[in-house]
Amino acid sequence: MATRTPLMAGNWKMNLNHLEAIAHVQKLAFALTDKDYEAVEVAVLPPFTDLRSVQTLVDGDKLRIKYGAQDVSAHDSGAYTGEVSGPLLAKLNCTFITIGHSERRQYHGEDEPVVNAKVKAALKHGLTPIMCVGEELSVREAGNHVSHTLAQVDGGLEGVAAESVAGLVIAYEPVWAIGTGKVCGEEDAQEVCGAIRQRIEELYDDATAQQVRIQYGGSVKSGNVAKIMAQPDIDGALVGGASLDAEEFVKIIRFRDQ
Ligand SMILES: O=C(CO)COP(=O)(O)O
Repeated sequence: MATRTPLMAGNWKMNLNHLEAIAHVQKLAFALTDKDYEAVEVAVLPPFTDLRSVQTLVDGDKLRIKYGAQDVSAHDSGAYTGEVSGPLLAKLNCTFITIGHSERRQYHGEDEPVVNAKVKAALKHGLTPIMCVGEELSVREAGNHVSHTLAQVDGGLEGVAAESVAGLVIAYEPVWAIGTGKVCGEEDAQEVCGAIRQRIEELYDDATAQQVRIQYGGSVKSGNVAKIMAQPDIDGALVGGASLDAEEFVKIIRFRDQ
C-alpha cells in the first residue's frame, strides 16, 4: 500500500487582506518545525489578491509552506473579465488550486462540466487540483450521499489520465458540515472517502487509488481532527474557519499530538 503524506490545507475563503496574509503566514512559519513538515504537507489557500505577497514571503525566507488559489479559469488567456488563469497562477509558483468548492457550486453555478474543465486547466499548467465534492443535507437525509458524491467524482475526472489522478487531491466536504460547527462523524466521513477511493480503483486501477489523496473538510478543529485523521482513507483536512487562527491551524497540523 502506498504511503500518502497527509495534506493539511487552510482555505481562507474571502478573508485576510495581503498584509494580514503576510502576518498570518509568518506566524505559521515561526511555529512550524522541520518535524512538522516531515510529517505533513502544509498549504494555505488565500484570496488571489494575497498570492504575490505570500509568494514573496515564502521565496524570501525559503519557507516550506505551500500555497495556492481557490479557483482557476478553464481558459488560458483572453477576454474573460474577472477570471484568473492557470498560467498566471503557475507564474506565482502556486502548488494547489481548489476546484468545485461547494461555495462555487452554490453561488456561481459550477457543475461537473465546469469542474472538469478547470481540473484539466490546472493539470495542464502543473497545478495540483484539490477537487471538492460532497452532498447537501437533503441528499444525506435521503441516504444518497455516496452516489451523489461519486457522481461528482466521475464528472469532475472525466477524461483525466491515471497519472494525473494519482497526483491530485479530492476533498470530501459535506455541505451541511461546512461552517456550521456540525462535523461529520469520522465513520460517516470514512464511508464516503473509502467509497471515493474504491471508485478511483474502478475508474483507473489500484495503484492510482492508493496514491490519490482524499481530504475531509467541514468544521475541522483541533478537537476533532485526530479522530478524522485516524480513518484509513482520509489523508488530510481542508480547513476553513479554523485555519484563520494560526495557533489553531498549527494544532490541527499537529493532529497526532491532539
Ligand atoms: O469549506 C471548508 C474548507 O474548504 C470547510 O470550512 P469550515 O472548516 O469553516 O467548516
